[in-house]
Amino acid sequence: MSTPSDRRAGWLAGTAPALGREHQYWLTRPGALTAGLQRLGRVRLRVLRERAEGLCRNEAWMLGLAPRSPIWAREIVMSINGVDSVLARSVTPLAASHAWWQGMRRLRSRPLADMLYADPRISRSPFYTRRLDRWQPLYRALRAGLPEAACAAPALLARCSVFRRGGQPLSVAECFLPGFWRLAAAYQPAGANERRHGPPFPATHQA
Ligand SMILES: C=C(O[C@@H]1C=C(C(=O)O)C=C[C@H]1O)C(=O)O
Repeated sequence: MSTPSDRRAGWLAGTAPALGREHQYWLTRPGALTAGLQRLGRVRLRVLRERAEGLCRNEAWMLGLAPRSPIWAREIVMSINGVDSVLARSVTPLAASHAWWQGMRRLRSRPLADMLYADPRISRSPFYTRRLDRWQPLYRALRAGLPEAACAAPALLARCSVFRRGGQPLSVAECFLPGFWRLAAAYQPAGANERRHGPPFPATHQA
């Protein structure tokens, strides 16, 4: 009998309990991830690829469509102080990219966050997480778009969630690269008296 995780191609609802506090924080941090990264340094966004594709089997569950359905895919990498830190792959049904989600076609190097968090008509699913394997489209985007050194790690942790507007889904999957975890671990909040107690836990946990 298939389990929920099987039905989500191995993505786990929430996070694995064995993960440390810092990993759990970033994998489930609510609000705009871009804003969280900006607390760690100067963020730059590079578009790796934007195009119409056929939906991959391992991400079909995110959109509730059959594999090979026509989609619009956007793949970007965000660096912090010049260190490649997060690679993101966002996909929506091709028709939706000409409708409710048409704005993602015009973003170029502006973050997708700019169109997601100020609109009360947009909802967001809970987070799903996993260690990436080579069967994931996000992994293929990594290998195609980044130098080996930027993604060499025993395990690459990723999260995804699905935004909805007018019933049309937009799935956003993000992989935290090894360079990100080094930056996050070294993060020291401003202010001489603030001793670092793990990740930057802002009072409201908001962006
Ligand atoms: C959704 C956000 O936008 C970020 C930017 C993205 C883009 O520009 O394609 C995609 C996912 C996120 O890493 C966010 O910051 O929360």
